[in-house]
Amino acid sequence: MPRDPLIGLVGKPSAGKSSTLNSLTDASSKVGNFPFTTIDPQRAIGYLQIDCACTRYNLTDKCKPNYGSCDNGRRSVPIELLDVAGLVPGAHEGKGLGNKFLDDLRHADALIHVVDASGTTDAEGKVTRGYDPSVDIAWLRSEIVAWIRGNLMAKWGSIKRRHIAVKATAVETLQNQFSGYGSTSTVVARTLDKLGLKEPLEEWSDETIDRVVNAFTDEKFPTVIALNKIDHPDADKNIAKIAKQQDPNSIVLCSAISEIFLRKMAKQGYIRYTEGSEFVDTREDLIADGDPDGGGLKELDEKNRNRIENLKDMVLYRFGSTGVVHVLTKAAEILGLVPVFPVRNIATFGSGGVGEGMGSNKGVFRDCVLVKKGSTVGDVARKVMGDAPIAYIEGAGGLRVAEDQLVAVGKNDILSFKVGK
Ligand SMILES: Nc1nc2c(ncn2[C@@H]2O[C@H](COP(=O)(O)OP(=O)(O)OP(=O)(O)O)[C@@H](O)[C@H]2O)c(=O)[nH]1
Repeated sequence: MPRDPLIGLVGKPSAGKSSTLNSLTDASSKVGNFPFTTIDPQRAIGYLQIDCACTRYNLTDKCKPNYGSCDNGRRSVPIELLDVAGLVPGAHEGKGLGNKFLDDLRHADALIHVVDASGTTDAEGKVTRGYDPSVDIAWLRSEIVAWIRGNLMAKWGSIKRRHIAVKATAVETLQNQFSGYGSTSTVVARTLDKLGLKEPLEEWSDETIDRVVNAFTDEKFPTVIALNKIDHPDADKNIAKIAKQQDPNSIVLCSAISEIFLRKMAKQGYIRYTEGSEFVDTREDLIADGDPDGGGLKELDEKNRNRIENLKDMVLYRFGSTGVVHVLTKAAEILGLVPVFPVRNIATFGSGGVGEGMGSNKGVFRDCVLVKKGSTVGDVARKVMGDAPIAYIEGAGGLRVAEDQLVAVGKNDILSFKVGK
């Protein structure tokens, strides 16, 4: 059965990993339970914001997610996050908690690399000033590559001999070696396709193996670079430098402590704040807007009022948000996650039986699952229904859809599975 996607957070000590994780997981959208059964201490639940299917049918007021929430069509879907701690340079040689870190990483489908863009912590996370954070991006990647390459090279001689003896394809031989990283034959095949190598595997040079490992790392661990601490005055020049070196599409700017602070102030009734947005209202703002009651918000003291004004100028107005919510959106984007809405009743989008009408107060679009791009209707069926025998599958409009059809946003993404032989 296809697994749920898992996103790993990595970063050197003090880069802001815990703060980012906290701000992603401590969402007010955390409603009810979450659907994951294997929760270990390193795993946390984040909330991915997506456009909900309810908006397409003007059913926003009836939308009632079983997990997460839906606020006027902005749906927060729970997604599992993995805290990969203890990474320092030299991890692949076992430095720090190196081997354990790399071992944990295997389960992740994509990574969020939290980088301290302020340059106020060195490679090991100790306080400093003027450190060049672009170095962190390079060494984190090289740790992963060195770890995979090391494991492969340790057995290369016997891998080659077996490859020749059993007349395997390069995909088969490599998949044998890479399955431990949670790889699939598709991932390995894509890696080799991109490289278009001419030589047979037994003739690969060290340089070719290096290219294979690098390309595999890109395929298996697509990475979002979260440039954190953008509220810090030293961050600007570092961001400019990194933006020139990295694919701009992989970078998100963020300030985890700003997000944590805003959510805390909102929870305590001092401000009105929509998570992930640039809008913050204080009591004074609302009074100025003509609400004599100031939205019922509490009065801010001078220190917090200044802090919020600062945060608006340094973060929200300059960058459009604290960026934290966007970090997760970006990870979902590079993974190509597609939200699919399984419903029991394709006519009403409800979860009840056939008799349940449109006006039912049980709500619509109660479930939403995230699947990887390239998934078929059949993949979703197995994920949602397990081994239950499926008689046929209906899509929006009540038409039958075949199991081999691909799912995409707006296409085959509302499905009803009919059980039976
Ligand atoms: N200025 C600023 N400081 C931040 C931000 N995010 C985190 N910090 C600070 O950076 C320090 C480290 O943050 P953590 O979240 O504990 O970092 P970590 O990467 O989890 O560190 P380890 O637990 O050691 O792995 C703390 O003092 C945070 O307050 C931010 O957005 N801006």
